Amino acid sequence: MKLIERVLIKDKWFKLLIPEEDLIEGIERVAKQINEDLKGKTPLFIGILNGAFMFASELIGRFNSPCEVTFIRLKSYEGIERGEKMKEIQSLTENIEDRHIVVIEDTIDTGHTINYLLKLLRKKNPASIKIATLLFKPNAIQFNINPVYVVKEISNEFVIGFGADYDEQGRNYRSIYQVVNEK
Ligand SMILES: O=P(O)(O)OC[C@H]1O[C@H](OP(=O)(O)OP(=O)(O)O)[C@H](O)[C@@H]1O
Ligand code: HPA
Repeated sequence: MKLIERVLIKDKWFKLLIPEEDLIEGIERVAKQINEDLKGKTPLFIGILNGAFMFASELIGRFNSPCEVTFIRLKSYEGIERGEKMKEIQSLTENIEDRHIVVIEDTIDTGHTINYLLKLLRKKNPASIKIATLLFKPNAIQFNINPVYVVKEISNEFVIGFGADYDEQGRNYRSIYQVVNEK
């Protein structure tokens, strides 16, 4: 199938950065690690909506033992800018005490979202928390947080695709596209 090379979302062009094939290869690698690490532990996967919906589906669908799945919905970005306030649009209702948790993110950028969730989860005494992210921007993160399961590290450019959006659009593309900064 021919790859889409460029995408126009509202006022911005985005160019192909990571083709779907490379993402799937990375997801298979991470899924293998998670299968080895969490076999027999009945983990609870917690996807962070909206961005993580596609990665969560691809990753959890490759887990080969019993597990549970839930979602929390957090939002702080408007367009390409992070707002000061974290909005918890949909909260967790599960009791996570003594559970093995895998948090699923589409992108760890400044780390504010994952930091907010980690603080919330730690108060509830889980047995363990591991982080799986499709994309990780190591030069943008502002917290001492190390995701153990990373599909791809990228530079600080704003991206869309595979769940990640610009102003709510672009989540549907199965490859990752980076913004083209045109003067
Ligand atoms: O590391 P950070 O700087 O916090 O950025 C990462 C977060 O930003 C995006 O969510 P957003 O707030 O845009 O909500 P969305 O998932 O609904 O797109 C993305 O899905 C991550 O959850
Ligand atoms: O690069 C990004 N793309 C989409 N959403 C985001 N939220 C933080 N960084 C990003």
